[in-house]
Amino acid sequence: MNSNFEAEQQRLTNVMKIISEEINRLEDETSRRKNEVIQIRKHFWDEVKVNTDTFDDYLETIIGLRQEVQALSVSQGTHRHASKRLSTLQRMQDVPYFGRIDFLEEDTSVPEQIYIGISTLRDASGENFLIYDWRAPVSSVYYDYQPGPAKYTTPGGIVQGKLEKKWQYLIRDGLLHSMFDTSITIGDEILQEVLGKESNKKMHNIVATIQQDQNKIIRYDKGRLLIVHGAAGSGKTSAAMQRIAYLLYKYRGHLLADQIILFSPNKMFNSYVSNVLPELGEENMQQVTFQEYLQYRLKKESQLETPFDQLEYVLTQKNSSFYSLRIANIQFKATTTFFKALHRYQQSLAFSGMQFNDLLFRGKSIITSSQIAEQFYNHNGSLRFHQRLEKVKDWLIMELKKIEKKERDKLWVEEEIELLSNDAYHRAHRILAEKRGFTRERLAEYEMEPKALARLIVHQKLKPLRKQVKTLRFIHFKELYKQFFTDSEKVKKWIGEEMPANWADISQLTVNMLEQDRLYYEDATPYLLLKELIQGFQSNSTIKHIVVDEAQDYSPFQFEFLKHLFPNAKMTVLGDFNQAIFAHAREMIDFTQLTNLYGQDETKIFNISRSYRSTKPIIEFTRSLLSNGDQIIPFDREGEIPVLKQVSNHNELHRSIADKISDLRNRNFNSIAIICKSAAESRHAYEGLSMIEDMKLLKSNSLEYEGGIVVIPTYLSKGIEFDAVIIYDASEEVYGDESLSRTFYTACTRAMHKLIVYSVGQPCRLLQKAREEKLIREMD
Ligand SMILES: Nc1ncnc2c1ncn2[C@@H]1O[C@H](COP(=O)(O)OP(=O)(O)OP(=O)(O)O)[C@@H](O)[C@H]1O
Repeated sequence: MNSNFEAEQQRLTNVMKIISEEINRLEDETSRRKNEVIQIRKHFWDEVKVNTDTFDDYLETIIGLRQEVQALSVSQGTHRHASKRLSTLQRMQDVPYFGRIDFLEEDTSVPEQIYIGISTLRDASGENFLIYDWRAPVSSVYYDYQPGPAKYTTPGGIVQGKLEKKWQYLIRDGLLHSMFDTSITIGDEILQEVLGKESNKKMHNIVATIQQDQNKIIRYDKGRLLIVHGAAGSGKTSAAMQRIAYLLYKYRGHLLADQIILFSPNKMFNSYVSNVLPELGEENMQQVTFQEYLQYRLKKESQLETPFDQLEYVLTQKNSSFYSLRIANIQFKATTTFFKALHRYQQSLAFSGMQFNDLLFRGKSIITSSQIAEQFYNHNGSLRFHQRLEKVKDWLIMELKKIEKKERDKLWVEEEIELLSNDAYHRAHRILAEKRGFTRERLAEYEMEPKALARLIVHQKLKPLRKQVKTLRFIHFKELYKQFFTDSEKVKKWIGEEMPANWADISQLTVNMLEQDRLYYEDATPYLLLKELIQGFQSNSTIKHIVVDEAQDYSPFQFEFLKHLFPNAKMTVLGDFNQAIFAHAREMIDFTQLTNLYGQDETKIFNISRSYRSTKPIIEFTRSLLSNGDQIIPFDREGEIPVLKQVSNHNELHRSIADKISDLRNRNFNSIAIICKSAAESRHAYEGLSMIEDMKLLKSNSLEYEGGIVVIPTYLSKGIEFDAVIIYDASEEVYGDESLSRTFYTACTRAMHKLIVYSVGQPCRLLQKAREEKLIREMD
């Protein structure tokens, strides 16, 4: 063992000791603070004397209350802070730091040794840093430079200097296993080790091995929009998660975790990435799928198709008679042309075309839609659109009051009173008594007047109508959306030159769906947009950052919508058009169009091409599936060449897969996915493979991937990874269509260590190049 290593082990031992001492201190402090909080809560009211006899007593009571609340909040805050630091230190007990740089600052003569870990640690004096947080300005030198001239940016300016040495440490359970002087060693041993491991049920942080191009993404902090286009497995999601941790560190006190939203591709992905931030001592951001958001906003509206149902249709109904029309529908409704057209349409409604619902009471129309329209157009001409709506709302409330008065003397009220149940009668009695000022003890003394009861009954009956008016549900949104598609003349003006050739058919398709009270997924965001434009956009200005992962799955329309929805947020967008499996993105190859969202000056695009997830042979195979695959650079990790097995029928397929699975199990592959083109194929595969024990079928509502063997459709496997992947059937019959190449690529790129491709009959043409170039080994 060389002296360097011993000295490092000694330093590590010292640091571990300091961490342990700090942990002990914090354990005491947290338990003390916890007791303090409990005590304050318990004795809260003992300390405050409530007296409101005179103004001075009242004031004293308020001051007393405020002091107690303050004491409670200070103790709670200190407890929270101490517990957070405690859990970070407990994590640091395992790996206190992972790297070191020796940095010689310009105009100094002694290089400073900077050790880098997940969080800062100082010595007992509090003046010397034993460990720097990986997000500190100086730590960027570790990720950005090889020995030689280097610099880093601080809030005070740029610090120039020289990176003299760079070390990587492999520390486990507080013990130094190895250390590498990265200016001498070739390659990246620690990254090799990390990537060579088995997959995890949950994603882990990558701070010890962040690569230079990823570091740029993590720390980039200018403009409104950051776009990252990167190959499958290039670390886009990882970079996004560390970026969130970085922003929370840099803007501590100004940016909170719940002011950040991550839009995820599916629910399972939420749980997959949920560990990264806590591992780094940060709280998780909010997470949602776009579908969940739409569902939440449109829950009371029509039956909403899910993105997975839409995809399932696209993948399995190719022979349906109106397939190409549906694709045209999906593609048009994804465009910013349609987005702008809906804006123009909404503006035109200020002059004509607003649609309202009749207000119905006891089965009869009491205010008709045309009366409402008359109010909207005839009496408020000089007001702006939303002010007019407010006026109409006020007018309707007044009308309802008049109607309420008239209704009180009608026969139905008398009948209603006679038919009141005992319970309802007592409830009414209590409400009226309390209104008249009778205390709870004296309720019985109140003698109910029949007129008051009649008033109460009518008032309550009209409650739903008042609510309908207040929430603007007297506007007929569905009819308004429909009208866009039925006004064949005006629509030419709204859409302009980019009118789709088959507009009449697209319109008919939309109207048919609306008449069945259903909304296609491609209509959901446009419908919501129109609704928002009419009733006033319910934007969320508290959100400061949104991160959109698998961004190729979002339409330009949806991005425009997100921009409006979060007017104060910056956006980080990550995606890969080679994995664009939704029909709206079939012809797209990059995110150039997104630049228009905030303009060139506010937008930065990074491309990353090195891929880390899979072994080199797997990446060499998967990139051969793409026309632009040469741009993808594999990380140099050895492994077995992918295998192609052709079988003649499904019985043979199932037997062969079952044998393969038992072989993989014996070889300790923990996570194995049998990936199918669609949910329909997944169900079929799951039934056919029922002889395999402990195998699960994952569906669009599955919340978590728990490891083990799963059957899964490609679109649900997005963003996640498996030790071994089996492609269920890569035959020409299943993947023959050119448009499925991205689906097939996405499926194959989920494999980390092993990829086996089955084909029932002739393998698809997508495999041709790989077969010719022997990037896949054919099994007999
Ligand atoms: N710098 C790194 N150090 C260690 N592991 C890394 C690094 N970068 C990426 N990885 C690993 O590579 C795998 C793929 O990363 P990630 O899922 O972030 O890629 P992605 O670009 O989002 O992939 P996809 O587009 O296919 O979903 C993960 O296991 C991740 O931990």
